[in-house]
Amino acid sequence: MRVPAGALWSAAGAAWRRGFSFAGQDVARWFPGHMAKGLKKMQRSLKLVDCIIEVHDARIPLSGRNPLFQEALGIKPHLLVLNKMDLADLKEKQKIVGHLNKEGVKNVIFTNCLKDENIKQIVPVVTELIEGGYRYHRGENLEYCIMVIGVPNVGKSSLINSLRRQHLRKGKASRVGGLPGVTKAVMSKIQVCEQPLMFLLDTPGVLAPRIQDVETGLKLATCGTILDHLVGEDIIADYLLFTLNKQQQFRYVEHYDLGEACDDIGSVLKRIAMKLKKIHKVKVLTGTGDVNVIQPNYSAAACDFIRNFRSGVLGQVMFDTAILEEPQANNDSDS
Ligand SMILES: Nc1nc2c(ncn2[C@@H]2O[C@H](COP(=O)(O)OP(=O)(O)OP(=O)(O)O)[C@@H](O)[C@H]2O)c(=O)[nH]1
Repeated sequence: MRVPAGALWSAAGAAWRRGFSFAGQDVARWFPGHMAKGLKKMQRSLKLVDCIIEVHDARIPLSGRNPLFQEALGIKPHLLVLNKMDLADLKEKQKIVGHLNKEGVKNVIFTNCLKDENIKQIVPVVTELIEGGYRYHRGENLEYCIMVIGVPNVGKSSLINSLRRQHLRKGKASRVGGLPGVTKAVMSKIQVCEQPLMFLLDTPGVLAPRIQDVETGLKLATCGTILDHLVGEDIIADYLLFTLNKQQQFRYVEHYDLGEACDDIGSVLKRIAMKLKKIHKVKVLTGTGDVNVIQPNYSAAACDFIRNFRSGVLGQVMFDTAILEEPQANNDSDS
C-alpha cells in the first residue's frame, strides 16, 4: 500500500534544510584525466561523421552537458537523446524542451534504452537532419555515419544496442556496464540500420561533464556518471536524501519501512543499516584498551540507498527543477 505523500511530511518537515551545504567539496578531483584524451580521438574520426547523437541523462537534462564538444567537433547535425526517461520525473517535459530549444538545442528525443522506448524515432530524425544539411548535396554516397557521444554511464552503448535490436533484430554489439567509463575500446563502426544504411561509431564515454559548481557535480555523481568513491558514497547519499525530500518523493520511506520521512542522513542510514542487518564490528580505543563495538554499517546502507535510487525503486526524480525556474537568456543559435 502506498502511503500518501502528505502523511509522510511530518511537522519535522518545517525544520528541514532549505539548501544543501557544498562546503569543502573539491570537484576538481572528481573527473579523471583520460576523458580529455577521448575528445582528441573523436576529432580524428570526425571526417567520417554526418551527424552527432549526444546522449545525456534525462534526470539532469540541463546540467552537466559539455557544450565545448560542439566547438571541438565542429558544426554537425546534432540530436540530443535524453536517456533513462524511466528514471526521470518528466512532468515538466515541455518546459525542459523549451529551455533546451532556447539554448540552441533543436532536436531532443527522450528514450528508455532498456525497453527500447522511443528508439524508433531516432533514425527518421537523423535522416532528416542529414538530408536537410550539407550531406544531401554530396550526392552518391548513401551511407550515413553517426557518432555517439556523451558523459560516462548515460547509456551510449545501450542506445547502440537498442537501435540494433529495433532495426536489425541483432543482439549486443556494444559492451554495457553499470560503472562509468566502461566504453574504452578503440572506436568501431557498428551497423544500426539497413534502410537507410546507417553506421554508428561507438565512442568511449569520455566527454568530460561540465561542472559549473559543486551542485552540478553532485547531480552528475548521484546519477552515476562519476565513480562513487571519488565523491564519497556518504555525500552522494546525503544529496540524494535532500533531493528526494525537496521533491516530496517519499518512496524511500516505504521502501525501507522508516515510518516517516527524515532529513538527517545519519539517522536514515542507521535505520536502513538496521533494517538490512548491515552491521559490523568496530574497534574503539578506550582508557582500558581496545573494545569491539557493534555498529550500523553506514557505508553499506549508503550504497544500498544509492543503488536502489539508480534502479528506479525509490521513484522518479528531476534534478534540474530549480534551473527551469530561473529566467533564461535567449541563445537561439543552431546546434
Ligand atoms: N533505467 C535505465 N537504465 C539504463 C538505460 N540505458 C542504460 N541504462 C543503464 O545504464 C548503465 C550504463 O549504460 P551504458 O550503455 O554502459 O552507458 P555508457 O554511456 O556506454 O557508459 P560508459 O561506457 O561509462 O561511457 C547500465 O547499467 C545500463 O543498463 C535506460 O534507458 N534506463
